[in-house]
Amino acid sequence: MTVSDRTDVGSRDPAALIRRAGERGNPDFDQHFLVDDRVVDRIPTFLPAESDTSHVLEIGGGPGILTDRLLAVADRVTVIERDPTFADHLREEFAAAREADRLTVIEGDALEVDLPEFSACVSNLPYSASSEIAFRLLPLGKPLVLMFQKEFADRMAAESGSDEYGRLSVSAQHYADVEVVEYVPNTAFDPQPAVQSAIVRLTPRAPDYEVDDETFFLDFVKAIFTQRRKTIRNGIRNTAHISGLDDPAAVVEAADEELLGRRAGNVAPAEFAALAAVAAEYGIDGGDSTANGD
Ligand SMILES: C[S@@+](CC[C@H](N)C(=O)[O-])C[C@H]1O[C@@H](n2cnc3c(N)ncnc32)[C@H](O)[C@@H]1O
Repeated sequence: MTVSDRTDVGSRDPAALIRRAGERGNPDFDQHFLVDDRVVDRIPTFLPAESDTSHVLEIGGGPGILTDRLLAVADRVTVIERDPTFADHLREEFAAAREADRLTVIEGDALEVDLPEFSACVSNLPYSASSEIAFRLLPLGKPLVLMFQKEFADRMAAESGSDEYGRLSVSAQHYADVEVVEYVPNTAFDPQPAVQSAIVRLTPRAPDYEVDDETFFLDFVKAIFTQRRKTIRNGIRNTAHISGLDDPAAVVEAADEELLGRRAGNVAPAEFAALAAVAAEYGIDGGDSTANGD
């Protein structure tokens, strides 16, 4: 790919794109379009250094302002867009890129369509589906730059001990290093959302702890955070029906005493992994535990 193949992308005007799309954003369908050029120009630069941009996925293309900037930095872009009017518009607006096999538009729901093999994902997500979309992408282990509601972004990136730290922080940080790289005011969008937004960089990494059963680990964390004001000891006892533990008393017996005395908000992801390993070993009938008579 040479630079000259990309000269028709990278500088489109957001307002002109919205006009050409022929449909205004509908907040009921999560359609808040970026209209601040400076913000749009920065978004692709937040990909981690050395990211592979051979095939960038965008979820929710809308009028295509971010698509335009992504086509300027990526070899190929695939956009998933649920609204047929915007899907048609994207195909027309970027016809040259489609003809050059640099753009694919998939019309459909990002929670349902098969995802292509992609090397990185950059998106201004539809807010009502942003959590589900993020947790569909995170296990795939690719670099992600995603726009979320500010509060959601802060909770994702929160460190143990902070007020925002919770199940969302542990689950996201299990898959990636999570950084809020920029807060975006609602004036950057048309129509303006009621809330502020934030751009989050998620850099995949293998966790520095072992998790044998990821589903159980995530369920265990979810269960314990339903009792975040209780000690871990009481949380394990009170949430066995949620985490699926048959013998919570055996878990409390076997787990680290100091961790049992803490509250969920002060337990780091690696410490949750250690607790979940004990819970799986001692608390589940038919698990690995010799204590349970295996
Ligand atoms: C916040 S707008 C972002 C539009 C554009 N990328 C921008 O930044 O201006 C979200 C877009 O996602 C689309 N969308 C909403 N729910 C979707 C879903 N479940 N799957 C795919 N696209 C969706 C909307 O139609 C809308 O175009």
